[in-house]
Amino acid sequence: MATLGGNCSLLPPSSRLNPTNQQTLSPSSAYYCHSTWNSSKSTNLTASAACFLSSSPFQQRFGFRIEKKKRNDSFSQTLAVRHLTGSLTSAEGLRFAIVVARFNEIITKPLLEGALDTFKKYSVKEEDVDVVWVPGCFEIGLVAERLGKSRKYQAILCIGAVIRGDTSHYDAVANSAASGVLSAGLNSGVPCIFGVLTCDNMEQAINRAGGKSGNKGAETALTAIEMASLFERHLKG
Ligand SMILES: Nc1c(NC[C@H](O)[C@H](O)[C@H](O)CO)[nH]c(=O)[nH]c1=O
Ligand SMILES: CC(=O)[C@@H](O)COP(=O)(O)O
Repeated sequence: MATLGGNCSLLPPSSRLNPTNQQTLSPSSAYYCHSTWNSSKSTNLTASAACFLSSSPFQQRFGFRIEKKKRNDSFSQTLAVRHLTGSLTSAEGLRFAIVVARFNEIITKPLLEGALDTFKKYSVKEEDVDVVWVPGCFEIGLVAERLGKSRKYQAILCIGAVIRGDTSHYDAVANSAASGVLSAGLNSGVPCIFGVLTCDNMEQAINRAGGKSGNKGAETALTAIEMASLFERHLKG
């Protein structure tokens, strides 16, 4: 919910709505104000106060008309809120490192190929990608952190596969991999993306490495592009 009131930048200083005129706005529909005096830009307002705002005395007083337009997103954007997002369509020029575990290579190789194919589709150049092999998932975090701190890459993808055996070893490796990748991102300030499968059996892993559940390596690459772009566009330190 948003309130249209004293901060409405469309209104000239002399005609700001006073507090008693403020309307509580619902996120269900959008209204476009066409100002005749302020700018040629249309501004998206979220409002249910249609009757009040679009009545002709309002138009005469404030000099703009309001058109109702059904919105199809699930939440409202207000005049005051900026939405910062990464883009998938401007990946050219971004640099990525991929840390990939050799353990369960029959799974990690197709995950890596999925990631590389996706980079190609999204215009990331081959010379902007470095692949670093490590023995197993346990080693990924350390290497990812070093690569992040090198400042050479906009994001680091971490690829591996932990597959449950008979003992609790699985839990130790899977948890270490997850916390290692998380720490690498937090400590380096560079997005480190978690592309490690944690599966109960080989069948689950095959399904996620290009089988019937898709290729999680490809998904990891998309996440990496979005995060790299988000940081480049909006969160540069
Ligand atoms: N069991 C799995 C491992 N184990 C190896 C460790 O990751 C590590 O290389 C070793 O303990 C030496 O430090 N690695 C995987 O990637 N996947 C597994 O299922
Ligand atoms: C987690 C593993 O994949 C594995 O190498 C350990 O298997 P196990 O628990 O049977 O020793």
